[in-house]
Amino acid sequence: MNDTTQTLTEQSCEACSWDAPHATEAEIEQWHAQIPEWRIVERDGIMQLERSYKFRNFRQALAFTNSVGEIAEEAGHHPALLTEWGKVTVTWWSHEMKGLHKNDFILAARTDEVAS
Ligand SMILES: C[C@H](O)[C@H](O)[C@H]1CNC2=NC(N)=NC(=O)C2=N1
Repeated sequence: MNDTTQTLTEQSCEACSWDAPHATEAEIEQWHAQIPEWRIVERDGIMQLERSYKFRNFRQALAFTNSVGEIAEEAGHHPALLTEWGKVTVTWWSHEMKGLHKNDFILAARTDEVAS
C-alpha cells in the first residue's frame, strides 16, 4: 500500500540523516490532519510537533515517559520529554536535519497509541 492509504502508525521510520527532505507544507497539512491534537511550534527556527498529556500523579507520568522511550529506541528516533507531576510534554523533530520529517508524524501517532 502506498502512504496515502496507510495510517501513520502503520508506516515505518526511515533512518535520520542531515540531508533528508523536510516535510513539505502539503505533507505537513496532510499528516497533521491525522494527529490534530498535536501543535506545530517553531523554536530557534526549527519546526517541531508537541503535545502534553495529563496524568493522575508523577508515577503514571513516569511510566508513560518510559513507554515513549521504548518506542523511540525501537524506531531509532527520539523525542524531547518533559516529565512533571501529572503531566508529560512530548516534542518530536528531526535533530540532524533541524526540522520536521515524516518520522516525527509517525512517532507522534505512535505516542498517542501509547497514551490510549
Ligand atoms: C546516531 C543516531 O542514530 C542518530 O543520532 C539519531 C538518534 N535519534 C534521533 N532522533 C531524532 N529525533 N532526530 C535525529 O536526527 C536522530 N538521530
